[in-house]
Amino acid sequence: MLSLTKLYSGYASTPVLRNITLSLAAGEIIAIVGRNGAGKTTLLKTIMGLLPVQAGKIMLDGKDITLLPAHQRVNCGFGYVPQGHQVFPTLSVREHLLIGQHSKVARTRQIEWLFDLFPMLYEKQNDRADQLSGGQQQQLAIACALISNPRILLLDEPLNGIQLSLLPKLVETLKQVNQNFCTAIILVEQDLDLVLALTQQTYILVKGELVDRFDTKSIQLNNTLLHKYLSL
Ligand SMILES: Nc1ncnc2c1ncn2[C@@H]1O[C@H](COP(=O)(O)OP(=O)(O)OP(=O)(O)O)[C@@H](O)[C@H]1O
Repeated sequence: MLSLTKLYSGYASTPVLRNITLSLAAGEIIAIVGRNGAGKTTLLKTIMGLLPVQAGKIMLDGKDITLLPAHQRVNCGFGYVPQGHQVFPTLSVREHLLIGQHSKVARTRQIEWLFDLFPMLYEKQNDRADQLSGGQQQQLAIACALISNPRILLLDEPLNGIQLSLLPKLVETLKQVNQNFCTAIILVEQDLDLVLALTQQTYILVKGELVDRFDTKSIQLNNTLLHKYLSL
């Protein structure tokens, strides 16, 4: 479904990603792991069209989308949850979801569907986002990405700054979305518990290059690997 071929990307003065080749099938869930500064966020931003590709290709369903701007990628089925549970502080929960629902994206979901998936958002639908806890804001950010009914969900460290007790709920919700709608997920995460609970394949990013790929189940027992690439 999605393939990156020999991709180079980065910032004006800082090349970051080098020679990235990766493919993702419909409904597949993969993790990208690596130390701080390895380029994980840069990779998600490049896939989302928020950073220009310097060389290489991004294909979706056989169509070249390398130059497609970010807002059109949403229409193609990408949903993006950036790092740091980014929400609009003064808007209510319901207003967040209404903005997504009234966007020009063709495949928007009903807000009630999201309330079923995240009952907390139903209870707090009239609260302002800045009245929510970090974990609740993160659930709102994920719900906002899901409202466009994405085929590929890009998640940047969703556990960062939230209580670990939320992990089982987050895993259950994401698995439900994956199984019911065949939504593929690319997860960038430093927390190995989430990687192990959710993903099938794990790619290792080192200094902007993908150096290896493993069945996620196999990495738990591989102390050498964890120590070498993840400082664990
Ligand atoms: N806006 C920017 N301008 C220039 N360089 C940047 C910018 N943002 C990030 N970088 C650099 O790009 C490199 C990769 O950063 P990136 O945020 O993609 O890494 P990461 O693996 O996501 O790290 P972390 O786990 O800390 O979030 C780093 O060297 C970083 O300093």
